[in-house]
Amino acid sequence: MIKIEHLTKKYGEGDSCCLALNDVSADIQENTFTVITGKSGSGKTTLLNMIGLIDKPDSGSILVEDRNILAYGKKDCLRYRREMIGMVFQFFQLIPVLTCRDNIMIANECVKKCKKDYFDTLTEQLDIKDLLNKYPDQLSGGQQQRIAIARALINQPRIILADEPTGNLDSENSRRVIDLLKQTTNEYGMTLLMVTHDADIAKQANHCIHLVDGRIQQN
Ligand SMILES: Nc1ncnc2c1ncn2[C@@H]1O[C@H](COP(=O)(O)OP(=O)(O)OP(=O)(O)O)[C@@H](O)[C@H]1O
Repeated sequence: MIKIEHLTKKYGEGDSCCLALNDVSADIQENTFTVITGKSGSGKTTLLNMIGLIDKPDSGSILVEDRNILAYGKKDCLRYRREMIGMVFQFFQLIPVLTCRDNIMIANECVKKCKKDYFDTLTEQLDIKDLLNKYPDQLSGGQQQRIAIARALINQPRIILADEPTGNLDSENSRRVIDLLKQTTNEYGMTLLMVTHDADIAKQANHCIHLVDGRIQQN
């Protein structure tokens, strides 16, 4: 589903030059759970951001369903981000002045694909029905992350990119968030790609991409 070939990304020039990704190639199958692991600074977020078209590599290619996403113009790029990708972040990134319902539905504004049944089922599965009229600052971290997961899943994207989604949660909430991410993405046939430092989470994945100084370390 996602084929990454010889991806290289350099930040800065001269003495301050940093090779964040160095000839990274990987194949990620549809409807699987893959973790990206590695020490701080090894290139995990950079790789995730390339797949989300948040940043572009210097060389290499990324094929998603056989299409070279790096060749997309502005319009295709926007459509890809809106319809193919859902993102979950460590610090939730909810909009403080919107209710939780609006935080979820704003992601659906341009797509308008969400049916009421799906919204009801998803909010039930994530156990957030009673939180929808509240504002993010009225919720715990675990509750905010469950709202953020609903926002990521609302357009039924094919790929969920999660960057340390439990990095700001206690162990009980971490377990719950991971269980829900695995369960919902599996049920809806989505491909889950997650950056994590947590070895227990990494063990639950189908595949692991382990980065050392921007290179994949083969097991
Ligand atoms: N926008 C940027 N400008 C300059 N250097 C950057 C930029 N983004 C990342 N880097 C550098 O690229 C390398 C990889 O960064 P990246 O954030 O991908 O690592 P990471 O494995 O996700 O780290 P962490 O676990 O700490 O989040 C680091 O050395 C970082 O300093």
